[in-house]
Amino acid sequence: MLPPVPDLRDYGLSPTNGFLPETLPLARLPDPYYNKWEAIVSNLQALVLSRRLRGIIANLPVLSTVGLENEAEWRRAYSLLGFMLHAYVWGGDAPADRIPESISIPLLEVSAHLELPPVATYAAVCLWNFKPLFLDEGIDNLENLSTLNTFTGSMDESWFYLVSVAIEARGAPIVPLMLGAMKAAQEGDVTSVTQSLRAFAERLTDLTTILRRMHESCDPTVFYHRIRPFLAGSKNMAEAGLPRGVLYATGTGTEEYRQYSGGSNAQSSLIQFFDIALGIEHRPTGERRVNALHVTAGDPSQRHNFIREMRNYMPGAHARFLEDASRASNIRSFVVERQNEELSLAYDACLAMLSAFRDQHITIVTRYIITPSREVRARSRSRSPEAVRQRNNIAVASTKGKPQAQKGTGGTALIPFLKQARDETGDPAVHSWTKRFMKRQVRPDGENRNRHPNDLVEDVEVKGLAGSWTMDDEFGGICSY
Ligand code: HEM
Repeated sequence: MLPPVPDLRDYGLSPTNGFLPETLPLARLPDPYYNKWEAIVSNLQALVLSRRLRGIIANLPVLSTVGLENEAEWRRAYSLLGFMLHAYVWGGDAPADRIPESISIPLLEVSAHLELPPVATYAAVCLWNFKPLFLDEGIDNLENLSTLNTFTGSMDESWFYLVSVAIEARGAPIVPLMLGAMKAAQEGDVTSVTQSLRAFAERLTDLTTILRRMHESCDPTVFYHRIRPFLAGSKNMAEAGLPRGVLYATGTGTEEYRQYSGGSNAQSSLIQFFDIALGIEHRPTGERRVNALHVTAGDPSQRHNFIREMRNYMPGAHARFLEDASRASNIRSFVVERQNEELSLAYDACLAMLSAFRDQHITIVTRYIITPSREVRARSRSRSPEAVRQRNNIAVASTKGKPQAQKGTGGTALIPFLKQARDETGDPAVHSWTKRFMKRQVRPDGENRNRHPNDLVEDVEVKGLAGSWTMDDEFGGICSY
């Protein structure tokens, strides 16, 4: 017998807002004791531009977390410290690898409380970093949203976060809906499961529509060169100037360098919940279902499961909810067992809609990361080798023929990784036609024929958001598609 379907309330999750907090994020910490943190973050851009940020943080007293009185305050503190941390590390000519006690000590305490790593995760920059313009209007409406904190003060950065907030808000009702469907499946209620799946599929199309709006106010060049560098973590960042990661000073003298991924939407619990509800499995990067044993044998680097690892970057309660929901997941087996046409159609429609969401996401990643990376590479090639060597900047960090050890995801190419996730979305389809349709390869005959042979072995590293990838999207990487 499957374990019971989890109850949202046991994980502090909201039936209306999903993984967004039930009560709106605090716009500031109420205790004036924390005014210095608030003042720094509300002036982050000016402090970075005037190069005063590092000095100010170095001289900031270590504030105690004792004054944080409730979860909303802990979350606000986490978000503030996350912004300060990343601005401190990346807001200079070269990255800083030693975090002063004024940030380290409270951040380590706050992160431990929230069961999150001490970095600016998706929770810090999206889930807990928004406000509605009007309280009587929905937070699933992009026109009614504004951010609390940004690194750059740009509309582009706000929009980048707010698209995610709107997706989380619009997608939130799917969580109780599908928990209800899991219960209905336990009771053998085909009609109810079918209705829930239909509603799920319809709402997924809304999410793709919101995602598609990214370009309206977030310019790819601004994103690539100005926003993304601040979100970077400390893992696999040797090329960008952090060979050992970062050291969180605590005054004990026993601190060691640590490496963490940066903030990424891959840390969204909502999208992982969709996969769980539909019984979609994401195999380790590069591993295909048909020849899984063959691919993984003898090469542990390929067994790295990036999507799974991102759960370590979700608030503890959210990650636990996903684990428990996985154990209770029963929709796919119910659909297969019942062999009911309407039910199967509704289930396959959900897979198709989620696959379309991932397709749209791939288009965005190509536009916001792959294309600007190529432009940077083309420019670097035309510069003198010395000029290229001296650039120690995450926006341009790329390697050619660097050791594999620098690649956090086992040398996986970014687009094949995302395509694998999309293809896995179609794998559980019940109807063979749906399966075939979602597996279709849009690769015109003869494409790639004119490639220079060197292109096949070129190994350019591109920093995604949380991950470190190779850029060659046609040939590189370990997964074929
Ligand atoms: C400019 C917009 C965006 C860019 C450039 C972008 C980029 C990326 C990159 C590079 C990855 C690979 C992992 C990493 O390195 O972090 C990724 C993964 C992912 N992103 Fe995005 N992303 C964007 C917007 C979004 C939005 C709005 C969502 C939805 C809330 C989203 C959901 C995901 C998910 C779920 C993954 C994991 C792979 C998967 O499950 O298919 N992304 N994204």
